[in-house]
Amino acid sequence: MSLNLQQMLPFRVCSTAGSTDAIRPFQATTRRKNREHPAADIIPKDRERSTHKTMAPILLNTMGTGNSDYIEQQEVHVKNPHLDSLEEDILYHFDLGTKTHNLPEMFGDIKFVCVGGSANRMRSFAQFMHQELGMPGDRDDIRDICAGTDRYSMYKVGPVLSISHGMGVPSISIMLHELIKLLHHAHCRDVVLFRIGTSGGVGLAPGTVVITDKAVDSFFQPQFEQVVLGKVIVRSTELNKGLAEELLSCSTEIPDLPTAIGNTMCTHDFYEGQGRLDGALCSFSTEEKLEYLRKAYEAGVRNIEMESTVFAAMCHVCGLKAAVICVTLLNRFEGDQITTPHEVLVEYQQRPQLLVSRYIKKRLGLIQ
Ligand SMILES: O=P(O)(O)O[C@H]1O[C@H](CO)[C@@H](O)[C@H]1O
Ligand SMILES: O=c1cc[nH]c(=O)[nH]1
Repeated sequence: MSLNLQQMLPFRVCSTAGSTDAIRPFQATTRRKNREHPAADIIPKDRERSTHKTMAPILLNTMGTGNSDYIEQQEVHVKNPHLDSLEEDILYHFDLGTKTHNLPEMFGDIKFVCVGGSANRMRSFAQFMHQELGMPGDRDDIRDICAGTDRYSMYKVGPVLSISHGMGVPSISIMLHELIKLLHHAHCRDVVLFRIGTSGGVGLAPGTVVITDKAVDSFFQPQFEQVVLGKVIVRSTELNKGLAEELLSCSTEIPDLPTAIGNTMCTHDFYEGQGRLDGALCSFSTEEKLEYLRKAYEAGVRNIEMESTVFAAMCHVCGLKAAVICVTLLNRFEGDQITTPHEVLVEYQQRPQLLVSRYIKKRLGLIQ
């Protein structure tokens, strides 16, 4: 018998801003008073490109250095004083706005946001969550909230928002700016974000789910660099360790879900940027590729994808609890081309979804 979430939870599943008590933490957590984040979260870093590897990274933590500095019962912070003076905020790539839409009514009950590259995957995930949460109505009727634009797709299933972000840092970064403003305008509280994606494995069997410990750049540093007004600023890519451990614990309850925690390397390219020998361009040998992957492995890297650092950095600055969960499609020590049959890849892509779904259902008290 399917459960009717509307009857079970102290908030409306479709639109109304929800009670902040709707989410049940796994363990007793210390409730902290809301507090403003320090204003200075970034420090411009002038530097020469050629000195890149030798310069000490400047890491800027708005919320302290430890996992314990993440705050429960927290509103979503934007870090932009100019927003207050806007009469209307148009979320252009979502086709939403503060004057045209009642964002608190539409999104105020959101507690879990899941993002991933492909629009089809994120629709499938929304349909899966519709079934898993026992929502009323037909799962095929879930509509794309961003249908007015073809940049991103967005689906809402009760307290779960599922959004596509395209490929690479610029695409997810634009989406995250608008998503974080959306959550802020909607007065959402206690939101947890997940990136559920695919990746290349480093020394892991294909189909392994990697829960990211640290999101690192191509130099294996846990930082994200952004050029702003001609200067490089560096942000910490710290993720919530407690959340990663909770997810790992959930993974042990799901049969046939090989899972590891490790560092995830985020690159700006799928081919040369990830040391592939099969792009249109390649300037290195097989030995050089393998040497780089070996160094990555020694630095704790277990998978490679293209969005984790900016995702982690933006969530961290804005006080959002976040996790990255990507399945590996191949073992990069064994090759570059993705030769796995389509049906197997589809099943692999569902693995991070299964894990996050289990976490969400536990948090909602739908399962033990
Ligand atoms: O599977 P998703 O989440 O789209 O992400 C991964 O797949 C894309 C490359 O194929 C990159 O965007 C990479 O990060
Ligand atoms: O090798 C891979 C596979 C998926 N996504 C990536 O970014 N790299």
